[in-house]
Amino acid sequence: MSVLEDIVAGVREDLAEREARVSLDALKERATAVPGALECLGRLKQADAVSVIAEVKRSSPSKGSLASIDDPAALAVEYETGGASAISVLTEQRRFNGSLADLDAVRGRVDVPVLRKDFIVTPYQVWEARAHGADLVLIIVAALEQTVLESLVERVHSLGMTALVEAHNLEEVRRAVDAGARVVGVNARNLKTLELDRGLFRSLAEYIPDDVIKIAESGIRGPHDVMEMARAGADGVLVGEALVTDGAPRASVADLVAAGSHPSLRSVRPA
Ligand SMILES: O=P(O)(O)OC[C@@H](O)[C@@H](O)c1c[nH]c2ccccc12
Repeated sequence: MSVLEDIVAGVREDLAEREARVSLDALKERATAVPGALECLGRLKQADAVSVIAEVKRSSPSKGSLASIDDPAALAVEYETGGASAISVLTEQRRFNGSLADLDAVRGRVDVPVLRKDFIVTPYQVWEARAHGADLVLIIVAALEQTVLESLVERVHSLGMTALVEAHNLEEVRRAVDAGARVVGVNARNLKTLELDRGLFRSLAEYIPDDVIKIAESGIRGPHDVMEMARAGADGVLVGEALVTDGAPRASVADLVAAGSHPSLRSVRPA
């Protein structure tokens, strides 16, 4: 079994437990606040800057515990103050030590769009994201068959949210685009083996259509990497570990934002 299959099996078990506890109708009743999909896209693609999606990440399968985050909302506020365009919150429990409670806490304290980061395999989870105030939902191509992928992306969009559709190779990029993705993330980490390939975004970016927003995910260590992704065509970057482990999240986000709007990048980013 690949790491991804193992994670998804656990997610399905936890999901069955939540489905038994909270009905779909109850979720639908909770889904009140209307997310702003258009505003969300505008924040992720800016003319003169790389958008930074900063992640609340406690643990990872590759590194184990990364940081003890007592107050995820306070961390998210630091990110927002530092200039993050959106906040990503891991809600997967077993490997990433996340929760919907973390999502609620963050949603309650920031104004920028919030991404639910999990292994989404059923529409119920999309409704959960909506009920818990997410604007963006991660959808991982490698975890889904094409028909399911298409229906989940469609569901995210029809509920007024935006799908960040994650790919790790050319075939998955094509599947993401075919499924109607408006935002594609290239994950440098292979979720089946946990190997990291820092050059992956550069090799796949040209296959993502111009009108699709491009996000470079995973393994971004600092300003230098942000500039490199920008030169390779990234509209945004998604950063977790580097921000939760360095002790100065606000300043670190600000440094990434500054790097992404560096004047030397003007020529590579057509308006
Ligand atoms: O901590 P990093 O290397 O900065 O990576 C963040 C993010 O890209 C990573 O958490 C991630 C990307 N895709 C995922 C899918 C599931 C869980 C986690 C992820």
